[in-house]
Amino acid sequence: MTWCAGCTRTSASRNSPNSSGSETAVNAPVLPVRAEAGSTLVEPVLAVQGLTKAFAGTGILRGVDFALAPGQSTALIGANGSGKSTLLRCLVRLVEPTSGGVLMLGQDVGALSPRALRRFRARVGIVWQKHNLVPRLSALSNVIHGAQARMSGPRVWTQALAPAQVRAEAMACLARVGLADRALARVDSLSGGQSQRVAIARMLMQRPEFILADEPDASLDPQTGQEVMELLLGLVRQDGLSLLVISHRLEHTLAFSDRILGLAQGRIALDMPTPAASAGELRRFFDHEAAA
Ligand SMILES: Nc1ncnc2c1ncn2[C@@H]1O[C@H](COP(=O)(O)OP(=O)(O)OP(=O)(O)O)[C@@H](O)[C@H]1O
Repeated sequence: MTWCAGCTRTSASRNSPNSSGSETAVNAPVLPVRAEAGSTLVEPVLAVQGLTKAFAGTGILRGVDFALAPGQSTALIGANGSGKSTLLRCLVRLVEPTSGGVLMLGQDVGALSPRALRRFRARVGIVWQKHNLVPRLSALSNVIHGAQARMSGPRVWTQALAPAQVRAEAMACLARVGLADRALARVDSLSGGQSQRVAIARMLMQRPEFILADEPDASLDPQTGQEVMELLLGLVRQDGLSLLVISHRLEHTLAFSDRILGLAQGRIALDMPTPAASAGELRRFFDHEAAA
């Protein structure tokens, strides 16, 4: 994908599906992409164009187009099975798209070599519903592991073996999520909310420039889920990062985003600034799509 004049338009250089749905190398039309911060068009931090993904011939994503302005929190909503997680994974090629283009942080993600892709992924912090921490290691050791994403070569640091500077940075990340006093606690002794905070601290160790979050509040009780979302958005705001977050909780979608994208039938079917959205409207979107 290449940028066009003014950085408000993109043209796809990767394969795009033709009208019969098969993939051929074509020059896709130059589409305007919306990346608005307030009323100003800016260079998107993420631009997705004509993204498709099929599993065993079944189309899940059927031409997803959107662009995000930097420094914003965007919620991605949709019915169960609508393809939200698949879309998130396609953005960093944890799932390979079938066709279409992704431009993120100035990189044409589809064109990256395996090595360049690894380096690129280090710039993108991902928070999952399941935190995937090493349970028998301390919170500090788990956070230290986050530094490995941005360093080359194999490293199996623990809190005892990591260089002092890395340990200090990990402690600072734990302090930012409010867990400095639990640094030496084994992760399997922590609550679900504390574990998610450790996972966020580990992600901060990557020094991410963009954050993807796939239902970070889903396994937590309502109060803890809210606290985790508050924490995540606070960090994003403090660091001026961009966030794309999936949440099934409508109250979180409304409270913790600047913009809402709704996925339905494999496309973006809803796109509105959060202040213009209401719980009733979002509920109707969910109900309609769940019934479709
Ligand atoms: N690796 C895979 N192989 C085959 N089918 C898959 C694969 N991953 C996802 N799917 C299917 O793709 C569809 C979309 O799944 P996805 O997890 O992206 O949806 P979702 O909107 O995130 O759902 P939920 O809200 O329930 O988490 C589902 O029908 C799912 O079964």
